[in-house]
Amino acid sequence: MRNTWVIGNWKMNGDLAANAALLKDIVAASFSGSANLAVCVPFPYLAQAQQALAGSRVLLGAQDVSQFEQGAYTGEVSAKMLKDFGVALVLVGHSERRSLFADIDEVVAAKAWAALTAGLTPVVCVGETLEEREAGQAKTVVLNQLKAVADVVGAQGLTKCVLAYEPVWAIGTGRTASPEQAQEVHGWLRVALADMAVAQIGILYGGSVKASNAADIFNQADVDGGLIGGASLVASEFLSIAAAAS
Ligand SMILES: O=C[C@H](O)COP(=O)(O)O
Repeated sequence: MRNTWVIGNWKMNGDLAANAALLKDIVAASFSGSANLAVCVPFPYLAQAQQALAGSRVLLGAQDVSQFEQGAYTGEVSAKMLKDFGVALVLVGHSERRSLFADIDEVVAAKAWAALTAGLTPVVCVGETLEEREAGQAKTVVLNQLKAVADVVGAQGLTKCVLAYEPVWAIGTGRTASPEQAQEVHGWLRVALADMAVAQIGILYGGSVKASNAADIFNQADVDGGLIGGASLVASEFLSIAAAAS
């Protein structure tokens, strides 16, 4: 039986007051569904979120991690530092990191390795651009992105990861992959994982998931929940999506 997850990715949004209200509402709901919940907050708010989530079942996540352990890497945040703030999981290879900050496959793999080494769960994000999809390359792209991480962390490492499929063309655009499109890609990923004898890891879908479309997407055989951007900034939306995954 695979775990299901609903992970909020706040991206570069929020401030102390807004975060306090959002976290309070999420915790106060005492979510009782079966899905595992987490929120990935900006680095400066890790301490705030750690405190607000203490004693709740909502896990704390970060949105990125350095590939390096420590040293002269100005601006970087190590996996060990994240551990110090009670972080349980961290996104690696989000498409915005890949496209805007040059996180190439090798860097994503190194970040996944750094996270695993520190005892964090990497949420490894993969996904194709619209151009790649229209060129019939979606399968090759996502499988290559997965392979780049597998080559570094191995099957053993992958069993400790969560995977997230996020078609770049569906992120923040309001344009969601159809449940069938999501399932098709999740199916490719599931087969590739099975070929590596990695059976039980969750594969989440991300890209314009809302309370109104979550159930249809999560009902697909190989979709194990979602990585939620915009809708995770509204407690009621986030909680409804969590309920749809449970
Ligand atoms: O990490 C989340 C994804 O980028 C999806 O974002 P979105 O739900 O705002 O489209």
